[in-house]
Amino acid sequence: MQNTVQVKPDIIWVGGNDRRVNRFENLFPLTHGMSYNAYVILDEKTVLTDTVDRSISVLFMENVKAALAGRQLDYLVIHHMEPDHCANIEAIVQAYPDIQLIGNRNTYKFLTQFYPAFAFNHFITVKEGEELTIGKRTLRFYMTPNVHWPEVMMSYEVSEGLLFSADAFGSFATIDGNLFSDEIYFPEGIIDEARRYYVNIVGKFGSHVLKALKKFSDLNITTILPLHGPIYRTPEHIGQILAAYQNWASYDFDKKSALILYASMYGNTENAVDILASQLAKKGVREIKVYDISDTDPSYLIAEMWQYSHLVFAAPNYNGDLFYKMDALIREALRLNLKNKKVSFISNATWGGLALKTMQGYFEDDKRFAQVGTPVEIPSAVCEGTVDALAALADELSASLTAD
Ligand SMILES: Cc1cc2nc3c(=O)[nH]c(=O)nc-3n(C[C@H](O)[C@H](O)[C@H](O)COP(=O)(O)O)c2cc1C
Repeated sequence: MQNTVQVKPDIIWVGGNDRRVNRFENLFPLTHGMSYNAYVILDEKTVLTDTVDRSISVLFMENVKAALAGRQLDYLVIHHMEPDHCANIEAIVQAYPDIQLIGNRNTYKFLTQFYPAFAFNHFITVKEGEELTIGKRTLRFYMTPNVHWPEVMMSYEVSEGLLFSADAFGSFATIDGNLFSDEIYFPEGIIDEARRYYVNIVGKFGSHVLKALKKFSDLNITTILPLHGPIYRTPEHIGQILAAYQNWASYDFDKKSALILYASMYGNTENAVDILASQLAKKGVREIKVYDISDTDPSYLIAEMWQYSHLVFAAPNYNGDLFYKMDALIREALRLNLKNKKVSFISNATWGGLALKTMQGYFEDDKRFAQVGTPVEIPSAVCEGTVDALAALADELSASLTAD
């Protein structure tokens, strides 16, 4: 049975939720499912903006039909060709054969690559700034490549200032009845999942996000309609989510404190980081966070890294080199373009190896990172000398936290 939500008198949410999916992109754990948003606009012409993931195809087709209430569908605007949004394009074209598809050159290329057997006869290619008038409403198209795929574009509805923002401003988690950010606890209720979504999926492309934000700075945006998560329609929440994006895309921190990320097989490295955390707390450092990286999915850890000004990496030697989960975590964070951080290191060696050198190697000769303090090397277990070395590191960290 259909389940639609009125966004405006003439705009209807035709999306849905998947609570059975455990991981988004088969990669990122979902603790509260995922929503897929799509919208029908009823004007002199009718428009569908994007489709949804195949997991909710049946509901989606019912929703579109219900929203149209017997009318035909004139246009499908394809903002993003990722399968979680384009999986039902064929079904839509089959159900509404006179429909015209709207996208850019890359949209068309990807469309024919994903669906090689299907003939898309009515495809309109649009460019930056072109408009489509559908009655009293007009959609203006903005090309926003690499936010986060090359074909991504957004539509700005001119008369009321509605931004159909593709994956930008999206979030993990389902829509539980409340479709609008002002109907949930915002930002507390969603911001952590919005950040984890941004950092892991869009985070690499900060410069492209900043370009898109610059384009929108002159627009009067009254509503943001993303492809996942809540719709933003109050000036306060729009301001907050735009500011959050500006911050995340600029690789700025919002917590001036230490995030301590450790790996430990037998508890000795863990013992050292707990001592360091206590020493830092004694020196007045607040909001310190310590994570066992073997126990927490990297998507959460990398989203945390985005937030903190100072990162401490602590890991043992393992078969002559860095404990591989730490190695993988650092590499993935750097691939996502993590930068502008102060970094410190702790390693653990029983007979020796490259763990410390490898960790440091990822950050040295890179102006986007600065090392704080002398690295601490634990000789298997924490000894008096280690406690002193940790105290010296705590001194340098707290000095750096107060100085910068
Ligand atoms: C499979 C395995 C490989 C290890 N390889 C090294 C190594 O290459 N060099 C070294 O100094 N210690 C090595 N160790 C010993 C660890 O350094 C030591 O067990 C660990 O660092 C103690 O810290 P933890 O209690 O935090 O795990 C290895 C330990 C294991 C279990």
